[in-house]
Amino acid sequence: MHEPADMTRWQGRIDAEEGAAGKRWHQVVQPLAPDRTGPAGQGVALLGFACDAGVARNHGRTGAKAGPAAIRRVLANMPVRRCTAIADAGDVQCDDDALEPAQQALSDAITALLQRGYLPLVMGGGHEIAFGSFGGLAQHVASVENMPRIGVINLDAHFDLRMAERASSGTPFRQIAEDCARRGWPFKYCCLGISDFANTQALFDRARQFGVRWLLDEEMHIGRLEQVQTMVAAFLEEVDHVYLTICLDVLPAAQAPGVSAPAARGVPLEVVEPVVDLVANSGKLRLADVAELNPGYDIDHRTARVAARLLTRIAERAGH
Ligand SMILES: N=CN[C@@H](CCC(=O)O)C(=O)O
Ligand SMILES: [Mn+2]
Ligand SMILES: [Mn+2]
Repeated sequence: MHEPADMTRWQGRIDAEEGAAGKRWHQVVQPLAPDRTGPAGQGVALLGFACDAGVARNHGRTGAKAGPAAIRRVLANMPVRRCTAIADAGDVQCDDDALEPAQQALSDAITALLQRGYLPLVMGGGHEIAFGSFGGLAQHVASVENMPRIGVINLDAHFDLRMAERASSGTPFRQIAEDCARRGWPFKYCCLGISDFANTQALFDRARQFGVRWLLDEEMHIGRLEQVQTMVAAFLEEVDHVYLTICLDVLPAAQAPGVSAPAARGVPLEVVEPVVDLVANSGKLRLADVAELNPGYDIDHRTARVAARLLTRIAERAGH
């Protein structure tokens, strides 16, 4: 289920004439076995969640299983700057419909990375990744604190609070809410970029019932950036640990065509990036992931490029 890093995938351009200042990620990335007993480390640990089961169960367009490999291909050529400690912890693979054991394996791998001091950057996979990601952070934090204040910040066109009987890419934050209730923890969920036209009334009602803080896509244009930042900063004040999750369908379809459900409007990168920077600079970011990349629908690798750009931004601000 958990496959070690395949370092032969890290191929890219070599600018030997530039010396150390010409280095790219493929020249510095190191393989990492994510077991709890390994030595403490620092920097970012990349981890893939190769999974189609969540999107398939949610009646979407499958193909997200190929997401981690597509993102690594773009990351390989990223210039090395502020973040120099980059590890690849391999991929958790979901076989066919075996979603629940794959999510548990993802949680365990993330917990191990957190225990050893890494900032895990996880690459989906559909948004069912979020239940596994949160579980990994929860397991880690529960071992050191009784009543942690964990904030979940989701950049997404969708609430993903569905009540479906089986877990899917549409249910993770409802599952996280239930997990928090079981643990006696507050559920602090901030959802940024919600489309009024891609969520039913039932989902808005549930969001209200769970005390979710949200902004609509139409409230997140560049002219309102200051108000958006004020809202996110207020949410950050209320929590000690942050899990940031980015559903790539929050972006306009032109910037992120390679997803299951492309956005008719979306939140442009010029707003998404300052929000991500605010979170990454907060000192509270413990874990981040990107979800829903479907390389089969990606034009010119646009969506993979956005995913890699966002992960690199996070690594440069929080991963050292
Ligand atoms: N993770 C995606 N969730 C969306 C998908 C919407 C769609 O496929 O149209 C949801 O369930 O609402
Ligand atoms: Mn979405
Ligand atoms: Mn989502």
